[in-house]
Amino acid sequence: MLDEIVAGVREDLAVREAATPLDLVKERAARVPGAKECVSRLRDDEAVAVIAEVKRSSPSRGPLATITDPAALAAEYEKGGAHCISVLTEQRRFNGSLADLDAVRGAVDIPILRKDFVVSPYQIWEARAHGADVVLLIVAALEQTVLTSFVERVHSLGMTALVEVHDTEEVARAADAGARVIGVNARDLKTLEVDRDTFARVAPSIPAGIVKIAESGVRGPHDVMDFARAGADAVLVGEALVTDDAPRQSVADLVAAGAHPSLRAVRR
Ligand SMILES: O=P(O)(O)OC[C@@H](O)[C@@H](O)c1c[nH]c2ccccc12
Repeated sequence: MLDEIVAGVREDLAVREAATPLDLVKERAARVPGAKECVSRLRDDEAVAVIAEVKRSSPSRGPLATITDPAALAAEYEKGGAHCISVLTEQRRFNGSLADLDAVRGAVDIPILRKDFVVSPYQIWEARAHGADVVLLIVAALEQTVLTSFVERVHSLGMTALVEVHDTEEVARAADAGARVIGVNARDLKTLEVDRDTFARVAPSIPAGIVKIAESGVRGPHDVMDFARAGADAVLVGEALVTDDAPRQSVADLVAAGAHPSLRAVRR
C-alpha cells in the first residue's frame, strides 16, 4: 500500500515540478512569514497537546466527510483549543491538496503540519512556501541517508520534522536521523490495520528529550488519557473529528482530557 501511494505521489510531484521550478518555490518560501517553533508547544508538563487533522478521505475508509470549507473546520479546531492543525495534502488517496493547506494557513495562527508522503526536497520547500511549520517524514518510505538529509533540510528551513515510526527499529533510525519529534502511528501503513497498543510498545524506546506523539485511532477523551499514561506528549486525531458534527466541542473535550490533573504525575 505504501509503495502504491508513493508511486502516485511521485507522478503528481513530477507534474508540479514541471509547472513550477524549484527556484520559484524557494522564492515563495523566502517571502512567507517564518515557521513557528513547535517542539516547546508540543511538550508541556501540564497537558497533552492535541493535533487536529483536516482529512477528507483515507485509503482504509474511503470518503470520511464532505469538508466544504477546510478553513472553517480548522478555525473550529483552533477555537476548541487545538495546539496544531494537520492538513493532508496527498491527492489520490486522501483527496487533499496544497489548496487545503493554503486555506487553513489563512484561517489559523497555530502551527500547521503538512501531512503527505515526502519523497523529495521539493515537497519540503513547497511546505514552507505554503506556510507549513511542521513536515511529516515517514521512516518506512525513506532510506536512511535520505531521511537524515530531509530532517536536516526541514530544520534548516526553521520548520520541525515529525518523524513517523511503527516499531522500535524505526525509532532508532528516526533518532539517528536527528528527529526532535517522533510520531508512533498505530496504523500500519502496509496493512492499514490500527493497533492501539503500538504506542505503549514502541514509545519506551524513544530517547528522552524527544517529543512523543501518538498518531491514529484516537476515538475520544478516554484514548487521549490512555496514550498520556503511556507517555504521549501529544495526540494526532483525524477521523474522529472530521466525522463529528461538533468538532470544536470534541477538540475541547480531548484537550480537557489531556489536561486532566490525574495525568500530571505521569507527565512530570
Ligand atoms: O484518522 P485517525 O485514525 O485519527 O488518524 C489520523 C492520522 O494519524 C493519520 O491520518 C495518519 C498518520 N500518519 C499518516 C501518514 C500519512 C497519511 C495519514 C496518516
